[in-house]
Amino acid sequence: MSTSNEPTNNGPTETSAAATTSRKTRSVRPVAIVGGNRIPFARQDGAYARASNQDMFTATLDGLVSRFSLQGERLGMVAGGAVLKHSRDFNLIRECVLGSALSPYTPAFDLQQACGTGLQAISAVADGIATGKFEAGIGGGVDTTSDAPIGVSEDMRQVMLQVNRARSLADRLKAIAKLPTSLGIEIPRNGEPRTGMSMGDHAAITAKEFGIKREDQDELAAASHQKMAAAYDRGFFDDLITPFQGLTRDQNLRPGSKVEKLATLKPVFGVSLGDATMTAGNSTPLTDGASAVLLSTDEWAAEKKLPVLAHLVDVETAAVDYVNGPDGLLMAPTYAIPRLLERNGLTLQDFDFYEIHEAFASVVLCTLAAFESEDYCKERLGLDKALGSIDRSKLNVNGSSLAAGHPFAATGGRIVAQAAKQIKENGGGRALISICAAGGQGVTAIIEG
Ligand SMILES: CC(=O)CC(=O)SCCNC(=O)CCNC(=O)[C@H](O)C(C)(C)COP(=O)(O)OP(=O)(O)OC[C@H]1O[C@@H](n2cnc3c(N)ncnc32)[C@H](O)[C@@H]1OP(=O)(O)O
Repeated sequence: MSTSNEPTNNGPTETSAAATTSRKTRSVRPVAIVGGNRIPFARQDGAYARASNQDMFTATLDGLVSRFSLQGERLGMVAGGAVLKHSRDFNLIRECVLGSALSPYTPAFDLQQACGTGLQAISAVADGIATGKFEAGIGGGVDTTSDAPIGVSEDMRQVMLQVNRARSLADRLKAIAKLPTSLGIEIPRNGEPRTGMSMGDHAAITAKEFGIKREDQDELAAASHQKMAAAYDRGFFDDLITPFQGLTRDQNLRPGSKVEKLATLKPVFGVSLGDATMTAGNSTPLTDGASAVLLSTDEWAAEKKLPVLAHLVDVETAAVDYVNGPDGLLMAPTYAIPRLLERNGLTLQDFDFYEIHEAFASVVLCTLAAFESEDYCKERLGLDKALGSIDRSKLNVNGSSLAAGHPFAATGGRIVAQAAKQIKENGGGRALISICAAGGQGVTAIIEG
């Protein structure tokens, strides 16, 4: 199908100020957040038990395309990724673009940074826009824990490769004879490759270090469900979500979530440490879902008569030494945020909204405790005093991952879209985004309207 946006050949068709400006004089341009889209998130083996990453991200892209009338549009870039990906998915995001209503001339690439994937992908697209490489693009992510890739033991894999490469029947039979008796099935584990420990067990150690109480975690979890349910009820998600496979709301959401019920759940992480506090209720569930955010220059949005919810101001990624050093696996955002604040001449208190990814309730509380701790800020972060406390009424105001669920790579897009919409609804303001990730990394950002 040919559309007016489609180039007549493979050459460039975009015209912009940047195209006529030399690389030397090109300056950084503001990056507008036009809007976001996601499918409702589903619990593992729930509504999307039979959906693939490709199904979910393609549907998410198409939701964005139809919301902003981008049918046949050639965008500068689509970036995204999945934490759990089949080898057959190859360049998953490009395949999704090809399956979507966007122009097939839209380039795309995959990246992987655990739970930081979505925000890092948005940052990559924003960099391209800011530096004048292109005018508009999409960043996001997708994950399915239901359709997880399954491997086989290394012995089995080697023999299967030999069988596949055999040039004659005799060679093939020789290779088949070496097949191990057991398949040696390897199912992806929710664990850190270097320590063998689950992320929950890592988080439990940090929670103990900071003395985070069970009651506070349960309170944060209940509030997340209640705030998100209220946001759904007042229509906040109407232009952020496209229904998919019969689901119109997040399957994990429990509008009536109560602290009293959460208090009855038994601990599942950090049990060997004693006084364990982390349960299924104050930890994110295994989840399936996808999200995407449309970014552009202000001029591109204006030309297409599209809204601008907010602007992506800056992104900072940090890593910590959780293997041999003193740091908690999920505490890298505490290192990234002071750098982000300093670069932008801001203090921790200069924000109207704080979006701290609720991987576990304890991670949010540890992050806030670290900011309030003079020792932590001086000794770990090299600051001269504590960053201080925040106004908790500005934290995760429309609910976060404990309520929505956490399809790893899709969380960044959900948070950016939610924060941008909050700013728009507020008539302006500034939000700080913090996403912890496996591998001891963290991706943080400032958005402003
Ligand atoms: C990945 C990165 O890079 C960085 C990060 O984000 S790290 C975070 C990644 N996330 C994780 O590691 C968490 C992964 N989660 C899990 O492994 C599992 O969901 C889990 C071990 C936490 C729980 O698994 P589970 O036991 O199967 O949970 P589930 O059966 O749903 O719940 C257990 C009970 O709690 C109850 N429950 C759960 N949430 C509740 C709530 N909000 N209110 C009331 N009850 C609740 C359930 O109803 C269930 O009760 P019953 O046993 O009576 O049915």
